[in-house]
Formats: sequence, C-alpha cells, structure tokens
Amino acid sequence: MSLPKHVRLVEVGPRDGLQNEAQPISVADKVRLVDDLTEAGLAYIEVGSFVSPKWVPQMAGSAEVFAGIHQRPGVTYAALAPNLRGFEDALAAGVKEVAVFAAASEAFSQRNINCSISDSLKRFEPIMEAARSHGVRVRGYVSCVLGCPYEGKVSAEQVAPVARALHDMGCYEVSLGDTIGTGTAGETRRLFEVVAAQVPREQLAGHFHDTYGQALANVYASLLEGISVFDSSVAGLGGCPYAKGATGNIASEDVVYLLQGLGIETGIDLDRLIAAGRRISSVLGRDNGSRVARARSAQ
Ligand SMILES: CC(C)(COP(=O)([O-])OP(=O)([O-])OC[C@H]1O[C@@H](n2cnc3c(N)ncnc32)[C@H](O)[C@@H]1OP(=O)([O-])[O-])[C@@H](O)C(=O)NCCC(=O)NCCSC(=O)C[C@@](C)(O)CC(=O)[O-]
Repeated sequence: MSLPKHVRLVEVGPRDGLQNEAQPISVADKVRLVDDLTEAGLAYIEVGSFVSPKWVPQMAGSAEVFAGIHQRPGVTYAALAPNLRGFEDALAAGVKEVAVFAAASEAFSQRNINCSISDSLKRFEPIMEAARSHGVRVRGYVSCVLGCPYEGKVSAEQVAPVARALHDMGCYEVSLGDTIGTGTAGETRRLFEVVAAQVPREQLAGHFHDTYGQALANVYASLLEGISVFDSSVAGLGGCPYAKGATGNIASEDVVYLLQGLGIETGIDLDRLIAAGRRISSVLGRDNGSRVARARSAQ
C-alpha cells in the first residue's frame, strides 16, 4: 500500500495533555495554548472535556476556555463528552464537535468512566441522537487497544467490535488509542489490519503514547496500513492517570518532522508549533517532550 499524500493531525495537547497535570493551569494559559496551535496551522484541536470535575479536575474550566479562544474558520475545536450531561454542557459552550470514549478492556472502562464497555456504548446512544438533531459531529475513541494497565495484553479481536459499535452508532471517525504506550509496530499493523475489516480505514485514526519510545514507529506502521489521521500532543504533553510511568502522546512536532521527511502534506508550520510547545512547557515548568524541539534548541 502506498503512503497517504495528506495527513490530518488531531491536536490533543490542550485536553489529553493537560488533563493529567496536577498543578493549576489558568484559563488564560489554556486559551493561549489553543490560540498558538491555531496560529501554527492545526486544523483540529481538542480543547477540553465536559466530564465530572471530581474525576478530572483539570478540565473543570473547559467552558471558559471555549469562551476565550479565537476560533478560526475551517478549524475544528472539539471536546470530550462522556454522557448526555457532558454533551449538553458542551453544546451550551458552543462546541460543534464532540468525542465519546470507550475502552477495549473492561477494567479500564470501569476505572475511567465507571461502567462496563457495553453500558458505555448504551450511554453514548442518547449523545448520538442529540448530536444528530443539533448537527454536531461525533468522533469515537477506543482506549487500551494495544495494552491495558490492569489486564495486560489486549488483542486486536477485542478492539474491533468496540470500534465497529462506535462506527455503527454514527461516529464519523474512530481513534484507536495505545493509552499506555506499550504497543509495537508489528502489533500496530496487525491491529489496523483486523479493525479495518470492520471499519473502513479512512475512518480510523491512530493515537499513540510514547512510554516505550515506540510511538513514531507506530505512526509509520499505521501509514503503511493506509491510516492518515493521527492524534498527537504538542511538546508531548500528558500521561495517563491510571498507568504509572505512562508518558504523553507522541509529540506533534515529531510527527510533523516525520511527515515532512516523507513529503506528506499537513499544512502545519513546524517553527510555530515548536514555539507553542516551548511556551506551554515553560508555563508548566516541564522539559519539552518533543525530540525535534529539543534538537532545535541545541542548534
Ligand atoms: C463518566 C462519569 C461522569 C461517570 O461518573 P459517575 O460517578 O459514575 O457518574 P454519575 O452519573 O453517578 O455522577 C456523579 C457526579 O458527577 C456529576 N457528573 C456526571 N456527569 C458529569 C459531566 N458530564 N460533567 C460534570 N459533572 C458530571 C454528577 O452530577 C454527579 O455529581 P454529584 O451529584 O456527585 O455532585 C465519570 O466517570 C467521568 O467524568 N469520567 C471521565 C474520565 C475522563 O475524562 N478520562 C480521561 C479521558 S479518556 C482518555 O484520556 C483516553 C483517550 C481518549 O485520550 C484515548 C487514550 O489515550 O486511550
């Protein structure tokens, strides 16, 4: 299979990245991050979550963040919604696209959203219905597609029915998440081979965390499988609250550098993206998780 000519990046740093930060981050800093990412040319930015603040305190101010950002026409600004309450809050905040999130492992589903996989899918049905009637697009996530912090190995055969259920209920795209970053390139290829028999590959995305340093290899393996949408996080922000030692998503800067080297178009300005990553890393007092950004600093 030849490599795709165009790749779309879904920037999840303001949501997946920041949701794990224990320190307070002001609404102004979150707004600045989203605006910087818009300026860098990202066409899709996941801005926040309308989840219980008891479960994820850092996302509590998501409505304020939506109110503060400067939305550029043609850019999608999305939020997570775990239930109808979250969807309605997102709608009230003016959100035009939401994401629902399920898991391929029962234990993770319980820890993350306090219900079984099958109950979570039932819980999404009213969201899908409400979204249809309000013209809101819904993206779906499946977590733990290559491993679970509680159950260990997860097979592609466990992932496929969950991805298919999300697709069948109306998610226009399903993102497969290696939540704890243990997956390898060989496993990634097999995962997409198996899931693509259930969901068209043009409607699948890859979401890789870099705990074992395999995320970039997994992106490349996915490209070889014809996948052309990837979630990534500026400066590699993030971690997983339920998986000790798990790092953030693959850094957006590193994916853009890889794609540029392959002659694949993203529409993203790498220098501006690096500047956005440097700014938020300095706000957080964290080392920049992007190898490309670190290398550029050393030059
Ligand atoms: C799903 C629930 C709400 C169930 O949580 P629950 O405790 O079973 O829900 P509940 O319906 O019993 O409600 C409990 C309380 O939460 C409130 N509540 C209920 N819903 C909402 C809402 N939408 N917004 C605000 N508040 C809400 C509700 O009002 C009530 O408040 P109380 O009466 O106790 O004061 C909870 O488990 C939750 O919010 N979980 C979110 C977890 C989360 O955000 N995880 C991170 C995102 S997933 C991820 O990062 C993986 C991904 C996507 O990146 C891909 C990958 O890498 O794998």
